[in-house]
Amino acid sequence: MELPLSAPDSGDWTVSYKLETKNLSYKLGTKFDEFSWLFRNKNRNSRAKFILKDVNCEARPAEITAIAGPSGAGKTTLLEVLAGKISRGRVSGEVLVNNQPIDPKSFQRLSGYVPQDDTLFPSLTVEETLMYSALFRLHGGRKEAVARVRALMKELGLDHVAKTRIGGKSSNRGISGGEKRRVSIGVELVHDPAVILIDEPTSGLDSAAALHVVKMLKFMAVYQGTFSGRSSSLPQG
Ligand SMILES: Nc1ncnc2c1ncn2[C@@H]1O[C@H](COP(=O)(O)OP(=O)(O)OP(=O)(O)O)[C@@H](O)[C@H]1O
Repeated sequence: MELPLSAPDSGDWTVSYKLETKNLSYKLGTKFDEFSWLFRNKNRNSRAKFILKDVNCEARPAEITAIAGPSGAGKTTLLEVLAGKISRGRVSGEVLVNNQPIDPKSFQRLSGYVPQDDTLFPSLTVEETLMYSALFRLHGGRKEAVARVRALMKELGLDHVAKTRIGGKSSNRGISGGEKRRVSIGVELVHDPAVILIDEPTSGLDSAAALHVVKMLKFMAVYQGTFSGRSSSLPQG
């Protein structure tokens, strides 16, 4: 079923989006399960593993919703299901947007998903990285992309590293881990998504940088209506 979209490439601020799951389960099968039809004795015990079992959750507009839990609890998997990154084959239960079954393609157009690990090109500068995303996702040409990237770099506090390369890990060092995290978020914010799903938005950041990112997300949620589904691990021990 199609979502009630009136703006195909960006979130429509006149529509609020409520995201929820009902009895969502994700079961990983084994090779045995895949080929069980070959075996005569079909009652042999399956070793299928539930990564998510009967998850009910709700994320309302203009709010930040956090998914918290210990490492390995399934937070990333839940975000991946919500973002439509996991095929529905092994997923049961419902994922609803405004009480309608989700259509992954439509939902991807109005949302952004920032994975746990930054996947950026080390040889591009911060500005080039955001421009690449802007030219790809916005359809107003170079002028619109330049204006959006300028605004975004200001919003994310990345002006001072605009011309710096992202860089790699060791000898090829570029911007800091916190700056990389903000660039990754920026790449997904370029088209002003109505919903943003972020895995570990503050991982690897010092407390000042983490506060900056959380304040920025809160500002977006409260004043722009974007809500963020974010996962974060609870401290262990
Ligand atoms: N495709 C897969 N194959 C095998 N195991 C998987 C797969 N996907 C997830 N898992 C397992 O499911 C569990 C939940 O993983 P997930 O990454 O969702 O947890 P998490 O709560 O995000 O953990 P962390 O906080 O450490 O990032 C883990 O034990 C993981 O190994």
